[in-house]
Amino acid sequence: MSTNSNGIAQQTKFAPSVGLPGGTEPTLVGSKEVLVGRALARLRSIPGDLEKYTFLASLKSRNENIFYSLVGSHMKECTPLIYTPVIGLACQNWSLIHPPPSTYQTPASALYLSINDLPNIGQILADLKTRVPKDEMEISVVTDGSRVLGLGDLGVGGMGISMGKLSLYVAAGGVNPKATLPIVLDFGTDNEKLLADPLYVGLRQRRLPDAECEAFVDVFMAEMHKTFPNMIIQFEDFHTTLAFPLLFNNREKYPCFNDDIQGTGAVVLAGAIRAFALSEIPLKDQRILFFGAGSSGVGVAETICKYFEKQGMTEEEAKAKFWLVDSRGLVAHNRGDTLPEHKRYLARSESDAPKLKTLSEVVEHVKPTALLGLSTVGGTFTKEILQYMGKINKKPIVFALSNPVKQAECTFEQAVEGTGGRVMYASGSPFDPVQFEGQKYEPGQGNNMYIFPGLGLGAILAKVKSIPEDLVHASAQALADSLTVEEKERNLLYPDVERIREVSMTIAVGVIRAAQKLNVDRNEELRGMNDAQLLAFVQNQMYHPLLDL
Ligand SMILES: O=C([O-])CC(=O)C(=O)O
Ligand SMILES: [Mg+2]
Repeated sequence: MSTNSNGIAQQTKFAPSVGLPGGTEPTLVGSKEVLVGRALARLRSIPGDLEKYTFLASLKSRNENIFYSLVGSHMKECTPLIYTPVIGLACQNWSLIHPPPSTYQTPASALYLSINDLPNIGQILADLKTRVPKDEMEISVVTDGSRVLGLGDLGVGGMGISMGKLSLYVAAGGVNPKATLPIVLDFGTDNEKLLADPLYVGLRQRRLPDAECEAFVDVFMAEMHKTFPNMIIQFEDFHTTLAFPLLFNNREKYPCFNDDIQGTGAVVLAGAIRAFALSEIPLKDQRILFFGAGSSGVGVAETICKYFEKQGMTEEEAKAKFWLVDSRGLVAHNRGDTLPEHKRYLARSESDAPKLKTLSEVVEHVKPTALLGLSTVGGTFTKEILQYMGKINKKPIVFALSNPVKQAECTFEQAVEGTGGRVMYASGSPFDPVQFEGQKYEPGQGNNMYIFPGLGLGAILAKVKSIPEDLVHASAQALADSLTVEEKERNLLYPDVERIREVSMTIAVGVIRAAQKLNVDRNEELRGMNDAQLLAFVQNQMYHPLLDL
């Protein structure tokens, strides 16, 4: 096989992997470019989003190299189909599309563990280890589906989000697909529709209390670590009251992180670092209002707060820049209810706090420079609120981060119109550019997909023992620093999605260096490398589908 100038292998006729020549395949199957082009043409001919998703899932199982070549070369077009927002639709319809074709061929490509499996987890994992194609699994995304995106409890439908995130680990982070394992922990569901649905593929019983889920995860994590000692575990889409304890119980014992608390925290911090600079308002004068005080809202607020401390503020000075709003109004110590643990750190103590019950009231009271939505309630940044942000700020920062699209607190178009085109905007789900008064505006996508592939890749390559907060901060800083001159000239908050592999590489280097500083790396060979050597090493380790076609 020859290679072209891009190092991409050339081949005029693709040798079918199954069947005998002359019988089972047409004569001109084609070069890899043709194979990818054919899949793209087919994808574009399919009208419905869910059908596009199932087509891509079946392509992934039939030939993962074509799938990842297609996704890698058409990131902007494919990411919304294999990940947010269409993945939300897939999770909602999981019982009908399960098992997606990808679970047929490789026996260990997904793992469902139910509460009834508790006594046998060790044995189940040991069996699985004998069936995995790579000696060692490197990364797993684990969910219980109790809060999938902003869609609520979808039970074992959460498998879609675990698979979607892992597809991005491969496409955007260059992790070997054979070393990835999506896992759903089936703790039951409190979704009435699923409980009543005879076609539901999970346990049709109410969710276990949090304490029992925590005890299950204690056993699960210990057995996972015994079976796959280097495996990185990403906790995903657990509801808030479980997400925080799972992170705190496990983060010092195992290499793990919570994507909604930390991945979202890091991606929003990176966009906010850019937006603060563009706003021309010094950090000490920023006033940041969060609408939504669940795992993502609090995770993001605390991540930015710690960043302010790193920039020289005292803890008290940093905390004073933040206000949180939940469904009962301003989160404050004196508002007359018992605040859950995760809301206390940034709760306010001003005396008129109990009177501030609605978002509009708090916005008028705080006069924020930045308004960030992680509420899962679509449309809550009303025209009036957006106009007010435009009135009090030269360059208002508005991030509508809830997913998928309908859950976004406002659309990009509404934000541009409400602020007369002066907004610095990011959303969790993708929005198209907008034309306003003859000018084109481009939105930022502040989705944790910019962080987790690079964070996970760095953690895998350094073989970390744990993932301290500094590694997450390093990933945010590397992302903020990764914009090209041309992207900065376009006033973008995040790099172009098509460059995500390159960005993940840079993030991985930042994460490896942070791990070395804290002595949590077990791959000490990387310590002697200079930055250029380390970057080359990371690049070399990355899976490249076209080379394997
Ligand atoms: O999955 C996404 O697109 C981002 C995320 O973690 C969430 O919304 O829970
Ligand atoms: Mg999530």
